[in-house]
Amino acid sequence: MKFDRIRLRNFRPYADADLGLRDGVTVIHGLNGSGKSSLLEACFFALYGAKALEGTLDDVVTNGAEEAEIDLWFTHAGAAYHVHRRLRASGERTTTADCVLEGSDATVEGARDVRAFVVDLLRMDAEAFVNCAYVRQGEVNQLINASPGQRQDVIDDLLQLGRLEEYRDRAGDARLGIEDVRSEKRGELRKVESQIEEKEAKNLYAALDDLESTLSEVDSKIEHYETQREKARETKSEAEAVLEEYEGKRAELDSVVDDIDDLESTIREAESERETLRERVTEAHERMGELDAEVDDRLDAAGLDAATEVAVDRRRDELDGREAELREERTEAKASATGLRNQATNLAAKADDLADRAAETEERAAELRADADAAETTAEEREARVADLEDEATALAARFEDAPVDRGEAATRQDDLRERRGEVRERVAELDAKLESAKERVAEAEALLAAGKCPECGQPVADSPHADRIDDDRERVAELEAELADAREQVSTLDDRLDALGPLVTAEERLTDVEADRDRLAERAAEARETAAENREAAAKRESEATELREQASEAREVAADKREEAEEVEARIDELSAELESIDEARERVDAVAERLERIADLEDEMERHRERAAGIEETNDERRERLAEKRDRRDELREAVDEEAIESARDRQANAEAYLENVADELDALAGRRDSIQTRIGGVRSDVEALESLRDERDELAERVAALDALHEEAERLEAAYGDLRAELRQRNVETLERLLNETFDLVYGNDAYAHLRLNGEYELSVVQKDGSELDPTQLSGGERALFNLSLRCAIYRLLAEGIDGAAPMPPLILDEPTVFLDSGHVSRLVDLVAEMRDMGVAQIVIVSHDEELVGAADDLVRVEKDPRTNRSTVSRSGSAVEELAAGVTDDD
Ligand SMILES: Nc1ncnc2c1ncn2[C@@H]1O[C@H](COP(=O)(O)OP(=O)(O)OP(=O)(O)O)[C@@H](O)[C@H]1O
Repeated sequence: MKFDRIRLRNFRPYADADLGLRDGVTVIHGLNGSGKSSLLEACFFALYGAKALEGTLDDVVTNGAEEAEIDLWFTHAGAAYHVHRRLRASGERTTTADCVLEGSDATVEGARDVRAFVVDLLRMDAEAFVNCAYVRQGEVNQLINASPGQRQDVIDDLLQLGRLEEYRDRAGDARLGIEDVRSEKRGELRKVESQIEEKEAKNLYAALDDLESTLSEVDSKIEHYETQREKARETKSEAEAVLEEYEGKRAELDSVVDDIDDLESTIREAESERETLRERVTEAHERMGELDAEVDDRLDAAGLDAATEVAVDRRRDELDGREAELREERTEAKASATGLRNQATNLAAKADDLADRAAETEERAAELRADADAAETTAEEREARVADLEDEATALAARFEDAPVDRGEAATRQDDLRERRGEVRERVAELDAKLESAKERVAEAEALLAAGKCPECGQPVADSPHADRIDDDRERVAELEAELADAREQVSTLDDRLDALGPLVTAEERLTDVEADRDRLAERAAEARETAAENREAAAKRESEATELREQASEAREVAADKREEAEEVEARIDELSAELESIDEARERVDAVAERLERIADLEDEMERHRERAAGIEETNDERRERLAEKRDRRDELREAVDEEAIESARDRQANAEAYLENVADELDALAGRRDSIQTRIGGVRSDVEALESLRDERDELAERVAALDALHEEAERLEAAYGDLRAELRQRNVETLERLLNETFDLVYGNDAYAHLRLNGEYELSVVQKDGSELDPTQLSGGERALFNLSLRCAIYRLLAEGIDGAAPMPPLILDEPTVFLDSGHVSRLVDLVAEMRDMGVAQIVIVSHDEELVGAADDLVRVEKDPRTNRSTVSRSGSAVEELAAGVTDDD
């Protein structure tokens, strides 16, 4: 197996890395912390997943990244494989998001399946891989410090010796299983054997013989009784046949005797019936005679002229005709009576109505006359009032005869005078005012004059041109006073004339009113007179109407009385008709009585005829019966002679004997059958016991065989178990020997010196170093460098043992060494270089070494450089071409 290519994304310090790995020795170098170990870890992780990690999945994803991807291409046994893993750091935990392994003919998915596939393919789990192929940094002491037991486990495991132990365990398990089954079967066998013993002790075959001979005895007895029973049955049936024959004859005889009795009594009964019939005929004849006489007596009363049906029918038709006539007449009369009664009633009602109307009309006439009287009274009153008004008018008119004015002028005159007085009164007032002012002027002038001043302008009088005006004024006052007195005189004259005119105006007005009243009342008096006359005329007219109505009423009453009388006459006729109808009913009854008797006579004749016929029939039948009777009597005599009482008796005896025998033999046979059944049951029981015994014997044989087989199998399992144990011990011994040899060879190669004689690995996997003087050292007592070399030797020895020990498809993984030179001085480093060369010669295809050592770098076929960018803290991987170039560039680490 070898790695072909590793590609990383966000794995530990790597952001992106892709490295092809070649055959031969590859040295990976770089500064501390640049990511060398991480690269190897990646290869390892790609194969085995989380199992291959020291820490957890969280650690491998680059800090801060969400996803990491690892791809590894490798070849094994000539086939190419590619593993792809993708991790996802989401939330708190990192998980495997994808895990796929693709081979040439298989694709495996899922971390668990991929790991299982790889373990199966490489025949190594992660631990074995570590122990064999991957010498991890700082793990150099692991195998040295391990206890011999642990060491043994590791080595056994690598060499697959563990399988043998497993097989031995399985063989042991099988042995234990066999032991369980065997002890169970042994128990069963013992049980079956004791059952067989029990059954054998019962002596089953002898018992069966006894029972079978008893059974055959019982069978022959049964046979004997059955033969006897058959004979008895025959005897019985023969006797029964004889008895049956006699029984038959006797039964016939009995029935013939019965028949004879029956016939005799039937004949007697028939004869007595015939006698009865004859008597009946006689009786009927007598009855007919009586009825004929009765009919003769009734003929005249019923109005019949002959005692025949025809006469009866004719009389009935006659009566029916008469009845119809009477009924028709009576119906008509009833209708007429009803009509008359109705007319009388209607007329009486009409008379009442007329009388009422006459009374009403009279009443109306009286009212009209009273109205006329009242109207006349009113007229008289009004005429009296007219006369009074006439008198007043005459008196008023008389007052104008000596008056200053004529009637009709008084009012006009009064208005003229009032107008004139008004004018004069105004003149008086005017004059009064003028006079007053004239008097004042005079008085002022006189006062001024008295003060020596001009009354006109106030200037001293001496100089006044106006002194003569005062005289004029005094004149004016006198004139005005005269005019005023005159006017006052006129006013008082006018007052007097007006006073005289007043009553005349009043009388004039009153006269006009009175005359109007008088004319109106006179008119209305005339009207009242007219009304009275009209009322009187109307009253007279009503009275004559009333008289007429009364006459009509009394006429109607008379006619009504006539109609009633007529109705009574008709009703009397109806009574007569009803009486006559009743007499027709009676006549009919009489006819019916005759008809009924005639019918009865006819019935009696029929009856007599029937009786006669029946009697004749009976006579004929009886003659036939008598013939049959004679025949039966002959047969009876014959049968009486044929019955033999003695033979019957003997047959009865035989029958009884046979029956008794049959009864007894049935009981005996029942008992025997019971016995046989019980014997057969017992035989069945014994036989099934015998069968059980046989099958137990078979079972015992089988079980014995099975136990023997289990014994053999057990022995084999024990042998196998031991063989596996021996084989392992043997193999281990051989391995230990070989391993010791290989270890010494390798150790000599890397650390040959004079101090140590050789290394020892004993059967218990105890390791020690034998010194030249023969004393032994524990490897832990070696120096650090020695221990590293010892460990390397041991690893390489194991690796070689594996390569030699397993043919063909040996896993031969790449030998991976992480910092193997840590504890070594330069001399030993060159020894290591030799070891590596040796391993390569041995056929290890791929050796990967992480180292800073120049010497190792120089020995490399391929040089890989790992660098970390201090700014980004991201690692990169690069191939440095040949080791020689690398050396030339002088790029080496110095730890
Ligand atoms: N998950 C991670 N994310 C980022 N960087 C990581 C992570 N895990 C480890 N590292 C870094 O990777 C480096 C460890 O790498 P590694 O052990 O492979 O170095 P080395 O080259 O083998 O060192 P030395 O020569 O000392 O053995 C450290 O610098 C560490 O900080």
